[in-house]
Amino acid sequence: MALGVESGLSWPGSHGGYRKQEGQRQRGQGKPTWGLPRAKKRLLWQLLLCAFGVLGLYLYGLHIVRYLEGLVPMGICPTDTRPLLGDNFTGGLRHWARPEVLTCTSWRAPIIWDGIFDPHEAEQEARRQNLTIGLTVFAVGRYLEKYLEHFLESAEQHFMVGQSVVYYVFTDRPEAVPYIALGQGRLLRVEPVLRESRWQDVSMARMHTLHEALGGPLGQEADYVFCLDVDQHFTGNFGPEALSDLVAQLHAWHYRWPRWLLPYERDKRSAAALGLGEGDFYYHAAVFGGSVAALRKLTAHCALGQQRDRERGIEALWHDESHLNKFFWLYKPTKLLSPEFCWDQKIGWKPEIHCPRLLWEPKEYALVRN
Ligand SMILES: CC(=O)N[C@H]1[C@@H](OP(=O)(O)OP(=O)(O)OC[C@H]2O[C@@H](n3ccc(=O)[nH]c3=O)[C@H](O)[C@@H]2O)O[C@H](CO)[C@H](O)[C@@H]1O
Ligand SMILES: [Mn+2]
Repeated sequence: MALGVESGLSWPGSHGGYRKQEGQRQRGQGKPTWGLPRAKKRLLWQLLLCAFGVLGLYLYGLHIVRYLEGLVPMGICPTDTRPLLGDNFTGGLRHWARPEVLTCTSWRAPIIWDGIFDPHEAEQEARRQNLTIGLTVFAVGRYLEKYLEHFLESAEQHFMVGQSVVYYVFTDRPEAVPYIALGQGRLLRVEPVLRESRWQDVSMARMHTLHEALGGPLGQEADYVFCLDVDQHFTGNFGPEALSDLVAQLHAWHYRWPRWLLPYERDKRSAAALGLGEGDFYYHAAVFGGSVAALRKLTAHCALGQQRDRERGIEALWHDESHLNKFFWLYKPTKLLSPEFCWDQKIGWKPEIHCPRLLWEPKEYALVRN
């Protein structure tokens, strides 16, 4: 800061700026009868425009801002668009099929949008590899009654249909898990957990619990695992096109925001801290996935970061999500899911959201959180 002030004072151009202002003032003084009304008129116009702006924002609220946000470009793919790390589920991707959005990252990982992949090719490839795909979900406290049944029923309709799937439901009340009729080749396992007293701790404790589980029978049974929030439900096909070594979800509210505005943890004391020039995208902790080995690393990193913060008496802004974002900055995901894979209807209609696969449930924190 001190350097900025100093350099600002000694900046040679600044003197020129002052001289110009003085000159303008002198010109104004020379013609008092013309200058004053013109300045008043300008002020009147500015006030009117401001009033219209405020009225517009008041009447149409965030919609205007969100509409304008759609005009912010997402960036362009590097010239060499061959996806990184030989993505073996989607085969060749048709990056050009969605010219209005970003379909790959600067490190050449694909961003999966509707229309750039062939779902049948991905399904066949997953079946050929005889994969078992895990889906972990936590339903602790009132989240169980409120969300779990709809989440699981919709997963039966849309999540990895035709594949071997194991649901792992982590809960403090195993006896209250609803009965769901499961399709062929699909299993549900209930994993008991202790209930943390603060909802923030329930959310963050997932990292440690998942780390342990991935090192145990779950990690032996599943090849790839998706870790999801329970307060959402499937509405479209969420298939093997989403599989990769390390998968991150673009956050529906932030995918067009400039990097410096993203809600990363900025407190340097936190293990999750990212500086102003750091971070690629803002990822949503409600969906992440990957191979068992990659997820062991991710969960270890986040659990350790959370523990360090706790020891220092601090908590990251968005809890586990802040630590997840730090991890994905340090270790780049090999595949990104577009916001179509986890969409919030509250945002309103967006031309680029063709087929939402998961929808957020309305937030009813007063009902489910302590
Ligand atoms: C977009 C966003 O803001 N995301 C963050 C926000 O999500 P959310 O506001 O979506 O958090 P949330 O209430 O869904 O909690 C995360 C998940 O933890 C589980 N759960 C949580 C509490 C509880 O009492 N019982 C229970 O089962 C459940 O699976 C839930 O879906 O806040 C969370 C907690 O800070 C995480 O930081 C999320 O990343
Ligand atoms: Mn959630």
